Amino acid sequence: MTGTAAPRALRLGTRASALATSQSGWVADRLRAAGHEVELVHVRTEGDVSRASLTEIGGTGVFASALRDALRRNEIDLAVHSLKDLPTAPEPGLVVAAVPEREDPRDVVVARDGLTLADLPAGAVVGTGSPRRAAQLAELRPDLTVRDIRGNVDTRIGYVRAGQLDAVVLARAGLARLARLDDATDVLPLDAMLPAPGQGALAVECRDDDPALRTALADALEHPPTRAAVDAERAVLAALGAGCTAPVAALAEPADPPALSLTVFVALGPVPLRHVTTGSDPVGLGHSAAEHLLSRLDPVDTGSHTTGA
Ligand SMILES: NCc1[nH]cc(CCC(=O)O)c1CC(=O)O
Repeated sequence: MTGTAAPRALRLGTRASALATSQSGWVADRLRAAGHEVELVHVRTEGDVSRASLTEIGGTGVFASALRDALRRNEIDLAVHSLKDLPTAPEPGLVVAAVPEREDPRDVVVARDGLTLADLPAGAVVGTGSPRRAAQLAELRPDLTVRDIRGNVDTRIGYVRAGQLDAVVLARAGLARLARLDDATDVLPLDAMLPAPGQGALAVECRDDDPALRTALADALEHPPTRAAVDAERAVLAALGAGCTAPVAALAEPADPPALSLTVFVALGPVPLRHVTTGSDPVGLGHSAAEHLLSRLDPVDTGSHTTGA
């Protein structure tokens, strides 16, 4: 048993939803291709069990917490999260060992009769549980009615198929992972519908006291440009003190290397705000964008932001 490590199957904890299974299966395949043995372990989370609205359950972390508990209890070795559902606060004892290459981060519309967003008639009812999507829809099409909905991708598309809603807005990445891109009737451009911080990206988490596994996961899965982008986007959320259910959108894209261009949308005050900045330190970029927006949001609290333009 000395020299080469005995083959040990990595226990990959996953929620049972179709999206989670697909994401976990993709990561498992990548790890197997890199020579690892992987076993999928199903874990139930409150986010899957409850039908209450995300805002009611408390939002942040409902999908992640059961997987994190299983990691800490050493029932699993790694977990795959949708990065946009992962709270920004560091989790003691755990580490995001790898951020794989992100999918197309845009949102799509799934509408009846193949309609685009622009083609929906005035008064059409569009379902989304996301305050971020609702705020941007209100800007794009103030004549539409937005209805708060919950449920997995299948459930939400089902409301359209059943005629209960005219359309729903979903992440393109989710449809791609479910091989259901054909259901999208419109892909929303980034300047119309900015995605959630981390949208389209995954986080592969493990215990921080397992250096061999951390290295193995990074070697097989890490995509540094995606890590830099999501670090910047999540730094915005963290600095705003906001979570995954906040009306905050952020997307970092490559600019002149090694710089990133960070676009942020916030609907936290009476008027939605947008801000674009460029820089090469991802976290610093996110923090400065958040500071700038906070100074515009709360002109009374001028403490350290008196020069905001
Ligand atoms: N909030 C639910 C959620 N979390 C992750 C995805 C899939 C897309 C992604 O990973 O960003 C979705 C579905 C959606 O927003 O349509």
